[in-house]
Amino acid sequence: MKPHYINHQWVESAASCPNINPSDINDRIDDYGWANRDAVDQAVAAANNAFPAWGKVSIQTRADALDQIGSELIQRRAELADLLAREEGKVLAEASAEVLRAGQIFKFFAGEALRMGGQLIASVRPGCEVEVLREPMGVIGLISPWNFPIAIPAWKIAPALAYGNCVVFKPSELAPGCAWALTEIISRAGLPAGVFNLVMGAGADVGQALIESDQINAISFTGSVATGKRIAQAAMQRLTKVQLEMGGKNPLVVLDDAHLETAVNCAVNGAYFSAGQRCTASSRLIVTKNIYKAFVEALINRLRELSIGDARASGSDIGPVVDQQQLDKDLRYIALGQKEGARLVFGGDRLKRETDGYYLNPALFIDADNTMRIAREEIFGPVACIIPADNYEHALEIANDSDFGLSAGICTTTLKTAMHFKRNAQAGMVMVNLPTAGVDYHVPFGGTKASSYGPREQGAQAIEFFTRTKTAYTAD
Ligand SMILES: NC(=O)C1=CN([C@@H]2O[C@H](COP(=O)(O)OP(=O)(O)OC[C@H]3O[C@@H](n4cnc5c(N)ncnc54)[C@H](OP(=O)(O)O)[C@@H]3O)[C@@H](O)[C@H]2O)C=CC1
Ligand SMILES: O=C(O)CCC(=O)C(=O)O
Repeated sequence: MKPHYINHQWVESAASCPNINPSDINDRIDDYGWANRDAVDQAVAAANNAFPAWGKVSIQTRADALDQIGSELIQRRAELADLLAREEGKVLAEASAEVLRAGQIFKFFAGEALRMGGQLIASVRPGCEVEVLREPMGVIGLISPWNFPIAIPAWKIAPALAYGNCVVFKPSELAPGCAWALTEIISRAGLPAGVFNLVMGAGADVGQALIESDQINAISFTGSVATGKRIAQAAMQRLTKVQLEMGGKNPLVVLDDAHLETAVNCAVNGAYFSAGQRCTASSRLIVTKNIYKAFVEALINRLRELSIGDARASGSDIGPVVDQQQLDKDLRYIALGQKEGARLVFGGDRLKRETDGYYLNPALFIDADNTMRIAREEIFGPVACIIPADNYEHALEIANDSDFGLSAGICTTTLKTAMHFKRNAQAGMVMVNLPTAGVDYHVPFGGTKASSYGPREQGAQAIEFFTRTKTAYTAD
């Protein structure tokens, strides 16, 4: 059994949970510790004890540790990508890109640790000066989902440590393998005992204990809106700082003047790669009249060419969905879309492969309406719908008519329209002639409306969540 990591010790728990390969449910990767609330309390206490010293340690020490972690991730990219593909179902090329991204994130925040600064501001009072200083928050609870099992932990852990915080990390129960491997690397990076702790187990138990702890100063969460709201409520009770990254129902607008091949590439990548299990996935394809027929035909032709299979097999473009629950949810929405009157023109059926896995043929609906539930609710699977639009203005109106606002894309060859879309799309991230999913690691990530809450993640702006300011006044 793979143990928890608390106060620089590997700690076994009485219970454990199997980690199953979604490409082959007879392949049990390993058993991972399944903690109770006591383990969470121990981890939080260890982090609190470690904080006074870690918060004041030399920035060079923090930068060196993060750089070392980043280097090892990159050096072990192939091995870790194989584990990622095996436990989560992402195909090897995507898994490898994700591990690289995790390594690059640690290296980026190694640099940011050295650049941490404040401001010196003239006072309105003569003979007085004002400094705005940055201080770490203290102990941070990090709760991550399964769909980016190494990159999301990386973009929460790296800035937390860079800015002098201690961490208690709870990964998703569906993908503890990458979290454990990352922890093993962190455990050898020279951090003092208690600075970083891993506690695995159920969200309802371990996650709930973290959000109910009075000793946690901030919580960073990525996952569903329902859990995000629950975390926000618990955080408000204790006045704990909170950062939530939640769902999306991201539009890709395809205009009459779009380059057809670019538009089809953006749609296939954005809607179906990673089996659609990305919060940035383009689940709504909003297409104007004159390109509609050609786009539908070209997209169906591309879908026919895709190979759906074992995530670790060479040649697979798309792997399985993550588990039975997600598969059932996808199938329910596919049935619902048909009932609602959208036309299913491709896929949507379970696929049989040599191994017993959660394989689903990518589903494409056409002639959908933005009021349908398949166009409004996050499905989180390889399911997309095409919504017809009269013209650009109509397409923009449909794109913005959503409870979510994470990422929005447009395919057009007109600069003026692209500029207008960038300014008027109600989303935290806007893509022109690019898929809505797949972002850079060194710039802010996050959205508007129900997609995000609190300060942005990633990039230099991550400092806003992981530090607080102190204003110091000094007279001559
Ligand atoms: N926006 C995004 O990036 C993501 C969105 N989702 C959406 O969420 C749906 C379900 O995925 P799922 O992973 O179950 O998402 P959840 O929101 O349930 O889980 C995300 C994380 O929160 C934990 N958690 C669950 N309940 C609690 C709680 N009461 N207190 C504290 N932490 C908790 C989970 O633990 P555990 O895994 O042990 O339950 C996991 O670590 C998907 O179908 C998709 O729609 C999912 C992943 C990412
Ligand atoms: O699209 C990406 O690169 C990131 C997506 C993501 O963070 C998510 O799905 O949780």
